[in-house]
Amino acid sequence: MQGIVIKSTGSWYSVRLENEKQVDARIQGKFRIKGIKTTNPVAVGDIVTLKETEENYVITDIQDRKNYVIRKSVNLSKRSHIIAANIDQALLIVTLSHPTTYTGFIDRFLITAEAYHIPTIIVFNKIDIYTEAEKEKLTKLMAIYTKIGYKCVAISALKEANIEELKTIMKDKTSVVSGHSGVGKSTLLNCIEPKLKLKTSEISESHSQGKHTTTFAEMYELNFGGFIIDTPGVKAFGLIDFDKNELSHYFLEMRALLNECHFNNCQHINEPKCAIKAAVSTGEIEEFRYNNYISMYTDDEEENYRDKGY
Ligand SMILES: Nc1nc2c(ncn2[C@@H]2O[C@H](COP(=O)(O)OP(=O)(O)OP(=O)(O)O)[C@@H](O)[C@H]2O)c(=O)[nH]1
Ligand SMILES: [Zn+2]
Repeated sequence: MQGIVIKSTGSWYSVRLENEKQVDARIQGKFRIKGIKTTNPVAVGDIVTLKETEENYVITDIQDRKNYVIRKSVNLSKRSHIIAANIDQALLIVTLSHPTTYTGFIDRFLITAEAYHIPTIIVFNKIDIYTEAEKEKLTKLMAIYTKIGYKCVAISALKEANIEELKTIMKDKTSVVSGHSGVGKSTLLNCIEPKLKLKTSEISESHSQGKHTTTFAEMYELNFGGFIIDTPGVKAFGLIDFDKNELSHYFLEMRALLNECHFNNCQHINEPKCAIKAAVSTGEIEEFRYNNYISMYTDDEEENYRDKGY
């Protein structure tokens, strides 16, 4: 029989069977993924084969993953933790106030998701409290990211504004929800699926670093179809085998121009006849996107992408 892993505690897994029944299972044998050392062989979102034994259910096989996101362990073991697998899309929740999400963070997230082949939808939350200036900024940012190719939605989770639009995007898909602490992820998920009753917290409450490190992702079924994966404490994904020279491929508006650079290994920094720099000077590519590119290019410590708190 087959099922989908909706929760893992490390030794036990909750699996939703095809008949929608939920069972606890353990694993038998060893599962390895080529190329990476992981601390967890089975992750939320994995499609698994199970067999029923006298006492319990046992996972005997894992289907090849369509994609997965990892978090690199900070200790010396260099092992990675698979946060979730088989994701259709990421919802990046951002706010232009209380707290401010900077484009440095947004772009790092988008580039990471591109590298994992996960489409991202940018969800601007808390529009109910934006000032006129912030509303202008919202319009500008939405236009820029839409032009690049990202779907953008402006909502208020608290006032339940534009939630239907978001539900349409989420319907029948498996979405992973990410964003800074305090942007309203729990509020949004509760508003979309009230039976979840996730704990929300005042943004003034400080979140000590490492507090969430042992929290595992969890998958919830949506009443209107689809799943969401909540990743408590994970602000962004870690990257594996990230080749700096390929960074500009993940900036979608740069990717389109790469063939026009004079040197085919152009890094778009100080090479002559660079199509990217030319596009920045004409305004075709936004300067802040280019600056974020340079900042990611020069910042080769992967940990910095993740925990700097952009
Ligand atoms: N004004 C306004 N406040 C909101 C909105 N959405 C969430 N909030 C508030 O923002 C604060 C943080 O919300 P949470 O839902 O706990 O944020 P979170 O992203 O889950 O935070 P972590 O659990 O720390 O990752 C709470 O006080 C919410 O009431 C919104 O649309 N408008
Ligand atoms: Zn170039």
